[in-house]
Amino acid sequence: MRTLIVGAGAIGGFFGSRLIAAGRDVTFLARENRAESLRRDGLRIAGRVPGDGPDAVETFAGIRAISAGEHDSFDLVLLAVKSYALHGVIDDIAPFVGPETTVLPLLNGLKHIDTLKERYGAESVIGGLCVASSQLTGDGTVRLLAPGTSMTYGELDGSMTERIRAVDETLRVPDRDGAEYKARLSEDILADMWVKWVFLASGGAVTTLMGGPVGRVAATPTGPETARAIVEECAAVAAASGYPMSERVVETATERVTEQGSPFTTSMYRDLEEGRPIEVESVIGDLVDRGGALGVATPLLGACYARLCVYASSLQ
Ligand SMILES: NC(=O)C1=CN([C@@H]2O[C@H](COP(=O)(O)OP(=O)(O)OC[C@H]3O[C@@H](n4cnc5c(N)ncnc54)[C@H](OP(=O)(O)O)[C@@H]3O)[C@@H](O)[C@H]2O)C=CC1
Ligand SMILES: CC(C)(CO)C(=O)C(=O)O
Repeated sequence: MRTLIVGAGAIGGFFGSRLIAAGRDVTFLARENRAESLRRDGLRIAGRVPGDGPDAVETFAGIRAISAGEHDSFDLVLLAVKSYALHGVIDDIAPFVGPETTVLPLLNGLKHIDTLKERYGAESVIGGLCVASSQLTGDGTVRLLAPGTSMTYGELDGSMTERIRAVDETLRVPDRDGAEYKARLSEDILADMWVKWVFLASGGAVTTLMGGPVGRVAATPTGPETARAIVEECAAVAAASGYPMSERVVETATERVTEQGSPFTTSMYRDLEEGRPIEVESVIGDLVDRGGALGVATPLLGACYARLCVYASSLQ
């Protein structure tokens, strides 16, 4: 299956490297500078195997990297850009999306699904999500910050089509060293994406609103109760949208955002800390909007949204 990975950053670079290691046919769509450095210096991944020293870097040479304006055909287009970059990339990928091409986005949130369906037709788009804690560093290396990576995908209507099985075969890579990402074919990917969104938005809101990793928030007198209330707001919006969270999901999310001593942060927190643009609209704003439309009160998410909008406007 010819696969185009759009965005060779923390997620595209990491999952792309695993597909290349498994011998899959992978090309990256990247902007000119990144494409050139991938072709010249290869794709570098650090920190994948727990226990390897911080300087252990795996380099993949012979990377195929193209830029917008080129022409080629692909069976699978794996989207791994930030949500705020989607509008810039959506037309760039048009030459690569034919009638038989499957588009699999790995972005956080859900807003992009409608955007992609509108542009490429509902039949081209499948659902997906990934779990990883990774970062693209200044020298172009993709660094995994914590173990435990996975990718989940499925048809939006849950059906087990021939193409989703082919996608699964491509993305299910052999685990040779016990540190490979876990691939899962979902029969209810929208529900899975909602679970991930509730989890991610809770972690994102707790850490960015209160300004520290979970453990530092949990050590304050009011941190844990605020974190619990944030999870409840996220879960209430999901439930009103037709995706009620199970007790177990709410408990797990709550434990994760109230754990004493935890270094847990999210990609949005790391972006904010380093002064980069953030996915405020797709991760927090969209939940606030949906809550507003459905009559669900989201005062803490609203406060977080305001705080993040102020940050975002300071970058302009
Ligand atoms: N990082 C993480 O730990 C996790 C991230 N996610 C989600 O995955 C998605 C991707 O995030 P992440 O990989 O972290 O983001 P990064 O910023 O690390 O990578 C995105 C890449 O997309 C590239 N890009 C942007 N615009 C274009 C364009 N027009 N053409 C080609 N390439 C482009 C950027 O290139 P350039 O360098 O040129 O700007 C960048 O290298 C997000 O929705 C995020 O929330 C999900 C789970 C964990
Ligand atoms: C869920 C989590 C925290 C790890 O995959 C994430 O998606 C992110 O940091 O963006």
